[in-house]
Amino acid sequence: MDIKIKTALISVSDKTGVAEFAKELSEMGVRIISTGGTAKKIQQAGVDVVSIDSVTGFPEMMNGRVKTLHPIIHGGLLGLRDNDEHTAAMSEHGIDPIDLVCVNLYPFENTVAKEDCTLEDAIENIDIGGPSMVRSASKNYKFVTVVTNPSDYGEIISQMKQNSGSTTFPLRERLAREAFALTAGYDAAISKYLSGRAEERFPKKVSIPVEKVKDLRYGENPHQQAAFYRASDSKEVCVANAEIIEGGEKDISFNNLLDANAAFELVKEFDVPAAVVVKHLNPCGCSFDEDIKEAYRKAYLGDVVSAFGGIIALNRPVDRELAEVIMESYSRFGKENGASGFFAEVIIAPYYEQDALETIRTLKGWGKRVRLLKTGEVSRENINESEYDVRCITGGLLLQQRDLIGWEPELITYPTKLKPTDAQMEDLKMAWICAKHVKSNTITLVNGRRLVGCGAGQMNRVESGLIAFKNAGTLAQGAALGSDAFFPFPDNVENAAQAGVKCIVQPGGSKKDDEVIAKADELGIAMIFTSKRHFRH
Ligand SMILES: NC(=O)c1ncn([C@@H]2O[C@H](COP(=O)(O)O)[C@@H](O)[C@H]2O)c1NC=O
Repeated sequence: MDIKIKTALISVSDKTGVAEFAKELSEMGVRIISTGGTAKKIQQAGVDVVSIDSVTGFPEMMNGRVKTLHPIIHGGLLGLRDNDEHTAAMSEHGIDPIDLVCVNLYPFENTVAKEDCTLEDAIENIDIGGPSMVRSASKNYKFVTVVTNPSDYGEIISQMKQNSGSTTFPLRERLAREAFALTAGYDAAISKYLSGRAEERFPKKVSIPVEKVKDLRYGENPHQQAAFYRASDSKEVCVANAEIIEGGEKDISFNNLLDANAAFELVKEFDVPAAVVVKHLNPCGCSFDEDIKEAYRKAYLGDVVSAFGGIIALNRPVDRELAEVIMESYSRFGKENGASGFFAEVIIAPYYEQDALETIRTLKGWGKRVRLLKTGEVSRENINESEYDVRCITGGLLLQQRDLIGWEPELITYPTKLKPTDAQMEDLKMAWICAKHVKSNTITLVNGRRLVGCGAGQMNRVESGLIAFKNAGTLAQGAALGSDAFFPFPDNVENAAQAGVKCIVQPGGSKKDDEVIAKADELGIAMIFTSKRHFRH
């Protein structure tokens, strides 16, 4: 059913485009009621406005806490136009129908995101009258149009123009659906803020406010539908907040985003220039160096076979020279090292110089297919420590704190007779950081600031070790080994020594630590304990 808009109530915090919207409505003969600041803005554009207090007969009061909360307003929104009892009540109490409500809410999320936000600021920015009107109008969308987003103004005006000043049922239904999602998200943000203040990490009911970024072509597999959402309050430099500056011929996929996240979270751990190549959530290459091009080259050479179709993450900007090295790795020196050509799914970096973009785009074959994500400068600021790490089980969710612990020198102990050299410590640190980002059971091997072997996701640690040694080949000689959890038996130490490993980092804490340490001493291996483990299930 089409409903002609005769009266509109406009009350917005974000006043973008509101004067123009009101003007268009007014030119179509719509009577406009409005609250303090909004009325002023609309009047300044030369549009006639009826003030809210002249409609309710009450002044706006208590610093705006009470202005639209009145039966004259809510009756006008909620009254069913096709119900005799409702229309009789409306005429008995002098309630005029309100056909359109345009509201956006006090900026609660932006307010609490500010560092100097006090509890008082937060509380004052909890909008009550706005969501009440939005909910009243949305409940009655059979008759009432609710507008909560300035991006909808244009569509509403053009529909009214084409439709003798009326809106259609499907449009009103869509707007009401979005309006209820808005108020639900708004309350979720308030609840999250208050739980955070009370340091109540796991409240009885949890709503996580997220916003849709885009629909995805499909999920993990083509028969699964999927979409990408971002946490509304996240300011972190991360994949979810990255700009997709090049979508590739096929849009970025569900698996691309997962892999890009895995790659970027690892590269973020390094302050020095670093590069990571990820396949199926695990790094197949990782390296750091004073020069980002060298870091990239060594990361790529970590496993040229797996790098095909991989995700490349860099913690420094991509200039033309780096773009050329990336291109070359997958053509010339890739082939020299056994790769069969190149295709990278995604490159993710702080930003790209213009000529780097041209270099990438002009490359025949994959240049057009790669998706480029721009994150902005990598920094540890804005890391959201209270954000949940969410995992799904059928019918439920598991929430935990994020694993934000990295290399903690003050907790490290040195139980073996041999102690690592400074150069070995550098590789041990990298082996440990890489192990944190690999699916358990994990064994990583690092040699000369480069990940040379990685055993991921095996059901026993010995098998992970054997895979890592095989990956590394002769580069296992002199390598540093990282294990995400303790060695239950000395067998991994024996295998490591046989492969030529010279130093090991692991959490320690096994019942058989004594035997493991004795084996390392016997085989001339320097081993350190971190005291923390990094399972990644
Ligand atoms: N208290 C009320 O009755 C009330 N009615 C509308 N508001 C909000 O006041 C804001 C607009 O205020 P103004 O027009 O004065 O700039 C909007 O965000 C709207 O959601 C209210 N404010 C908060 O609850």
